[in-house]
Amino acid sequence: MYQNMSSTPHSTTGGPVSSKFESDSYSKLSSASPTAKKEQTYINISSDHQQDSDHKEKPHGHAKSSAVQSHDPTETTAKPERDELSKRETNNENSRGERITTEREDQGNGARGVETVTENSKQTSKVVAAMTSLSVDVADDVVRFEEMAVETVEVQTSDGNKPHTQPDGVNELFKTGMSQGSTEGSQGMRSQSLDAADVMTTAVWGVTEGSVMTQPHTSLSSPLKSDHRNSRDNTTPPDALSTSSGTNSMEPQLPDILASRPTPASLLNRPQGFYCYSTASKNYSEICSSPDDCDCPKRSAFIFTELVADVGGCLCTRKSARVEEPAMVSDLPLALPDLISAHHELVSKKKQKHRMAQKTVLVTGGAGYIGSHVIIELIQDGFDIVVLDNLVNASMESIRRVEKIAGKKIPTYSVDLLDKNAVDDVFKKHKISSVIHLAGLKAVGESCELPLLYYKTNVGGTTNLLEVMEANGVFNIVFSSSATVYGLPQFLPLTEDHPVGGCTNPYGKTKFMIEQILSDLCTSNKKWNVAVLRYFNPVGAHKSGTIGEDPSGVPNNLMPFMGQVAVGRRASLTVYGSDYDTPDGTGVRDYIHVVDLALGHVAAVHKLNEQCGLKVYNLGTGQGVSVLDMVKAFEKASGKKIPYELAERRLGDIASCYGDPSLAAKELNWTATRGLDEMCEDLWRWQSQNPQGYKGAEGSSQ
Ligand SMILES: O=c1ccn([C@@H]2O[C@H](COP(=O)(O)OP(=O)(O)O[C@H]3O[C@H](CO)[C@@H](O)[C@H](O)[C@H]3O)[C@@H](O)[C@H]2O)c(=O)[nH]1
Repeated sequence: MYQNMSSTPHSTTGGPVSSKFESDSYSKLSSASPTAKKEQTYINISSDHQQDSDHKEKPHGHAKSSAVQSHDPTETTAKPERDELSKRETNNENSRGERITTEREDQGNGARGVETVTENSKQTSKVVAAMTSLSVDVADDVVRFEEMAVETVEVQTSDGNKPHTQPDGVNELFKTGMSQGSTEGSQGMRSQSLDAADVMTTAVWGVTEGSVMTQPHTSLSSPLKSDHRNSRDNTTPPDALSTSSGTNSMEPQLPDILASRPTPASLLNRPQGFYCYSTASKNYSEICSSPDDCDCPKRSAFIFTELVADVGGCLCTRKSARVEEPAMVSDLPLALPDLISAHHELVSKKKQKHRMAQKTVLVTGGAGYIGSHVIIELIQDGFDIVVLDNLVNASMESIRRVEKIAGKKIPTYSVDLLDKNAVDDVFKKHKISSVIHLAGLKAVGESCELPLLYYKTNVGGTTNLLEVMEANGVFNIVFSSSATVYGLPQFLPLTEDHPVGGCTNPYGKTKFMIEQILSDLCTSNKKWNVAVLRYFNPVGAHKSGTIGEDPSGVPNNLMPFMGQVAVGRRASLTVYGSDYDTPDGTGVRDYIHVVDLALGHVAAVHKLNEQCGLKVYNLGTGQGVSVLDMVKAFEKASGKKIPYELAERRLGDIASCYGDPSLAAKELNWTATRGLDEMCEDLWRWQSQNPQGYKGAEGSSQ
């Protein structure tokens, strides 16, 4: 998981959901009588945008129901009355870019009816579903769909432009969903969402025969919301479900809801949980509501649920262009177990395919300091990794240790980016979805002495990589840039829109040039998604103390140098400059824990998958810290005295450099959380356990 993963769910209309259940709505819901004015929400889901023209013809309104929270920024106006129906609609797109039109229908006579929405398209079919009401309560880190009742009622297809009713026996699909309580859980659920309608759904409550149920404006909240997280183990007495005693009288109870539909009474004697009703078996089966990692037998039923959710009601998409495999909709209704087994393999295959397609990240420079930490976090987030590294400034030992931490083998290729064919071979061997490009030379002083080497290696290597990516249809890249592109700060903290390019050394210029190349690439071809990450000063090491920074030769940077002083490899630290315009006269920088930095890469990869185009983010803490502050913090963490001498300023150094990381916080949901003490403690663990870096390790390639 990366930091601060948002648990914000999405509504059926694709917009953000309201975070508080409105008490007004609640009382309206609970007081709804069978003859009260009822409201339904119709959702049309199409698989392409061809229906745009159809939708445009319809008037869009601005009235919003208090009971139905559409969560759509587009409010609605009343549509002209048609009989006693008043219809309103909203337009939106779900996460797949599918057009969703939501229509609400007030039925003054209280009668239920399913209206066939007559709009149609030539190529696609639609699932027309009726939704009674949806409300979401985000409290105590629990996200709940208080009610999401979807009745799938009608299918329209393109063949002959005739609306088709769905197969007999499946006139109703009644779903209710809740997302798991924890942030992590909700993310898990989101990946199993009702993505046709962009809603998290964890349960199918019933697939029943006969007439469409008449239960708008009621909530399933009471029996379900008490503790969804423990639902599988929950042995709440049946009476908690079957009576309203002891619960908020404002809240409609499950029995009230079920009483109005052909629901087996047996459900009322079951523990809290999620159940799916099969018309064939005439029974409810409990289904697993856990996210991906669950292996329980009920899990397969859960997969069935996902499948239903996945296609917005596959049960009614027999003729849909979106259904590729006819097996998905064969001969319904089936007994639930049959349905499960029929779909199980298909779903697994689809998932596997999806994983393969989305989840393999190539990390160039993966054996280096930052790369090794990035790989661990990517693996922990579920990605598969391929490493490409020329091992000039890195060690295979770091990969071996990463494999140990991650508990899996990492395909690693000792390949130079200047060897284009070899790079291409790697792309041919693996189905790469995204690239994190960290490889390059990075010594400022060396770059002044050997500028051509830097331009060839960094710029030439990158253009090779980009060409190979393009040739292999890979258009997602995270690029490791640097705050050095800002040059001399014109203001602090540095924001991403600070002028760039005033670099004083070839190393910095290569970073700037590559940013320009990537920007031009995004302009030339919209398929490219690029996240440029401008690092501030990465320090620290992995908690295990087994991987960390291991510079070759004399360290250029402050913290590895200090680490080597602490273990006795160097006599004392030279502090470059004590007359800067800073609180203590020494240089001020924005030090960021390398694990936080690594997590920023994970967040960036996720961003690419949103088809983000070109994005640029500062990765820092936003805090300026002086050299002497760092000395003190490291002495505290290591318990070692760090002898130092004050010296002249280092050529090319600036007084202060720290960034504003708020854009990454906002758009990536990423924030650095590890403080100075942790940076120093982790660095010390690594340095003290590995005084000679990887070189001291048995079996090291160095
Ligand atoms: O032995 C040393 C090394 C450094 N410093 C001082 O420590 C601070 C940090 O220096 P250093 O760790 O070398 O980092 P930076 O010079 O800030 O450069 C880093 O941060 C830049 C982005 O801001 C990147 O572009 C560079 O690649 C990266 O090395 C500066 O004030 C230095 O003058 C010392 O006093 N003694």
